[in-house]
Amino acid sequence: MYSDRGRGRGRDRGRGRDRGRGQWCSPGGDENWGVRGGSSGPSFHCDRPVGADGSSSDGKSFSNRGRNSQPNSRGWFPSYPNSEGNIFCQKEPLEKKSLEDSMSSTGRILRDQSAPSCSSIGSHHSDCSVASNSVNEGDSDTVSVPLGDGAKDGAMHLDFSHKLNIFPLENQNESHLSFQAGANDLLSQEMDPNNVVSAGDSEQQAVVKPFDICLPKTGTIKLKPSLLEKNRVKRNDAKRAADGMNGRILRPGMVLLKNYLSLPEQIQIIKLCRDIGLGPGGFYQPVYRDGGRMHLKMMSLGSSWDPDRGEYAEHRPVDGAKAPIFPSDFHPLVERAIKDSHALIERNLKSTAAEVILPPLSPNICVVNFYSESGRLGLHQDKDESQESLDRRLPVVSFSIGDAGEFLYGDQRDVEKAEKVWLESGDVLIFGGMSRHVFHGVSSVQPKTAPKALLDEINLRPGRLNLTFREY
Ligand SMILES: O=C(O)CCC(=O)C(=O)O
Ligand SMILES: [Fe+2]
Repeated sequence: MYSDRGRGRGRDRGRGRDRGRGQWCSPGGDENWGVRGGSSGPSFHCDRPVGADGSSSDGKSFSNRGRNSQPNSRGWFPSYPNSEGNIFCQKEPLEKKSLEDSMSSTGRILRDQSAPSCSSIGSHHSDCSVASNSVNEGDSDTVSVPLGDGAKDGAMHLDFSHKLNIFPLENQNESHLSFQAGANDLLSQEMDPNNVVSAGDSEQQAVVKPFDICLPKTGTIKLKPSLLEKNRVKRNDAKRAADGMNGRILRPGMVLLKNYLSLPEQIQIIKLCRDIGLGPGGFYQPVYRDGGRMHLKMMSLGSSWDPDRGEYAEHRPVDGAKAPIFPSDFHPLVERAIKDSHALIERNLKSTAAEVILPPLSPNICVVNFYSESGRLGLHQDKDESQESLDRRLPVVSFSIGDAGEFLYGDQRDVEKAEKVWLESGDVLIFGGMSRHVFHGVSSVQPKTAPKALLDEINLRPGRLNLTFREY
C-alpha cells in the first residue's frame, strides 16, 4: 500500500528494500509532501501469517513473493505546509514513546471500551451519544502499559484495566455485538488469543483509545444558522440534487462517479464504519517509529495495513489487534460502481473493452480513513497489494463521505504537477488499469461541506470519511 519510508527494520530488513529512495519523511524532516520527480520508494512485503501452502485463512495468499524489486509506494506521511506551500513531514516526538515500545515488545490487545458502540447497520438510530476521543491528529491515541510477570497469563491485565479505564478481555466483544454483520463476520472479529506475541525484556502494552467518527449527541440547543450559511447549504444541496449521478472519465482507467452513493447508503456506511471503528482493530492514528504521525485516523478491514512497514498483515503492530473482517455489505456497492463505470466507459469511448480498461475486482481489503478538517494525505501510490493484483491492475475503489476533500493525482509525485478534483460526499472514484499506479493524495478537507441532509440523519464528526476497496 502506501508508505515508502525507506527504513528497513525488523523482519523486513534485507528483503529488498531500497532504502536510498523515496524517503518522504526521514527524521531530518526536510522531505517534500510531493517530492518532485521522486520515484516510489522501497519494496515492502506482506508477511501476513500464511499456511504451509502459502495461503492465508481466507484462501488468499498474502505472502508477497516475487516483489522484492517492487518499489513501494504509499506516502501516508504526516505532513505540514511550509511557508512556500509545500507540505513537509511533521515530526512530533512521541510523548509516551508508547508505539516504539509496543512495537518492539508485546501485549495483549487492550481496548478502551469506555466508548461503547451504539448504532448498528440497518438500525435507524444514529445516536452517537458515547464518549469520543479527540480527532486532533496531534494527540496520541495510544498509551503504553508496562507489564509485570503476571501479564503473560493475563493477571496484570485486569489490574491495569482499572487504571486505564479498560475492560478485561472477556468484555472485549461488547462493542461489536451491536454490529449486525453476518454471524461469521461477528465471530471473526472476536479477540484472538494469538494476539499475545513474543515479549521482550521490558514488556509494554499499547492501548488504542477508541475513536468515534460520530460526535456525542449533546442535547445543546443549536444556534440558528445565519442567512448566509443557510443559503450556502441550500446551494450545495441543490447542486448535488441537480447533478444527480454523473460520471466522468478523468484519465484512462480513472473514473469519477459524482453523487453516486445515496444518502441512506452513506448513512449505513458511516454506521458500519463507526461500529467497527470502535471495536478491536478500529480507528487509530498511525505513528511512525521516528515519531511522525499521519494526519488522519485509519483502520483496515480484511487485513491490516501497516504504514510503517508498508505491508499488510493479519495483526497490526500498534496493539496486536487482528484486522476486523471485510464486511460483505460492501460487495454489492463496489460491484455496482464497477458496472456503472463500465457502462460509462462503453458509452464515452464507444468501446467494448471496458473490462480491459478497468478490470473488475473482488475486494477483500478496505482501508478506512477519517480526516479531520485539518487532515491530509501525501501523494503516494497504492502498491502493496499482491503482485498479481497489481499486475492485473485491479482497481482501487474509493468512497467519500462527509466533508469534501481535494484529491490530487498525477503521474509524478509532484504536487505542482498534479491534477485536482474535489471529492464530495457520495462520490466514488475508481482508479485501475492504466491508472492503477497513479500518484494520489488529499491536500485538504473543506470544512462544513458535508450535506446537511446527511448530518441531519447522523452525527458524523466534522471531517471526511474515505474508504478504499482493494483486492489483495
Ligand atoms: O482519502 C482519499 O481520497 C484517498 C485515500 C487513499 O489514497 C488511500 O487510502 O490510499
Ligand atoms: Fe491511496
